[in-house]
Amino acid sequence: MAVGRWGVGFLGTGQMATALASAWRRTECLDLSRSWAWDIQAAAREQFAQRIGLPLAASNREVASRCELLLLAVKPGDVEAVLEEIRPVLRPEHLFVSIAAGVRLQTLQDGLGGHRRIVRVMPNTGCLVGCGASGISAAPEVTPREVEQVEGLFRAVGYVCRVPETLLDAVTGLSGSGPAFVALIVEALADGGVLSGLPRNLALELAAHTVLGTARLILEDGRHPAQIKDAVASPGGTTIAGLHVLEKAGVRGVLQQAVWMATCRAKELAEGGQNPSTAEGCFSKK
Ligand SMILES: NC(=O)C1=CN([C@@H]2O[C@H](COP(=O)(O)OP(=O)(O)OC[C@H]3O[C@@H](n4cnc5c(N)ncnc54)[C@H](O)[C@@H]3O)[C@@H](O)[C@H]2O)C=CC1
Ligand SMILES: O=C(O)[C@@H]1CCC=N1
Repeated sequence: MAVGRWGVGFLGTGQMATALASAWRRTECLDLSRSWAWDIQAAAREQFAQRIGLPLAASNREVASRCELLLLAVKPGDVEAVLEEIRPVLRPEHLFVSIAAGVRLQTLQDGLGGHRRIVRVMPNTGCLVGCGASGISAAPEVTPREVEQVEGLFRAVGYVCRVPETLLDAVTGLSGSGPAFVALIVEALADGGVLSGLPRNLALELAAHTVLGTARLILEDGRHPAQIKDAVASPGGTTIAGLHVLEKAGVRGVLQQAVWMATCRAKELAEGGQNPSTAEGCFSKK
């Protein structure tokens, strides 16, 4: 589907807004002449304006009065203040897109004085290079065509799936937080290469290309991860020796716990908990 060019109002211009705006600019989704931005931090908004090449408003309220599609990209704890600020200038035609982790449609609707044209999206940082993964969930008041348009905007920068809102915390725990988990794994694999005698830069390139190639085998060649594992591990060979160490250390369980813990944290944010509970407390909720 053609995405068209959008005038987007950026409420917050931190890392994620910058990743999305850069990618939309590159894919020509962003109408620079109709897009505006604001961030409470001068350095963040000036850097954004310079990098993306769009004008700065004087407040969130000005962004909202100038743009029809609003992208809320502040941390969950700052959402309430932004909603309060823009509420007086909100018009029925505004389409509000929030990427804030754990902030429910209901909370957004309440904060916007009953405005219901809201879409929640949980993207990830891969959007910056056109290889993001986003989960999307819209309020029933958003028309199917508008949901498709928002979906198109995120599809322009990667993979998109529609999910019921109840699953967005799990999307947050898996693909929203996932780039950090995968980055940690890549870094550790590269360390393993260095431990085994490879120069640092080469080890990092080999590790990153290995993750990329494995992802492409799964996504493009349709292979199940178990097939890839079994095909690589020859009897009595090198791979099974390494796999044995990973299985003994419980790496599968640890990764499952990491996703579960991140999902729990998204649920806590939804309940207004700004301080993380203990890991034990989180697991006992399951
Ligand atoms: N970083 C990531 O990989 C992802 C982040 N998210 C969500 O995106 C949102 C933004 O995250 P990041 O970009 O990482 O955070 P960030 O800290 O880089 O950016 C947030 C920006 O909001 C600004 N801000 C705070 N209060 C404001 C206000 N009242 N008005 C205008 N701007 C204000 C801050 O100055 C900051 O520049 C969060 O809600 C997060 O849950 C979602 C998916 C992935
Ligand atoms: O760590 C966070 O809170 C955000 C949400 C998803 C990725 N980063």
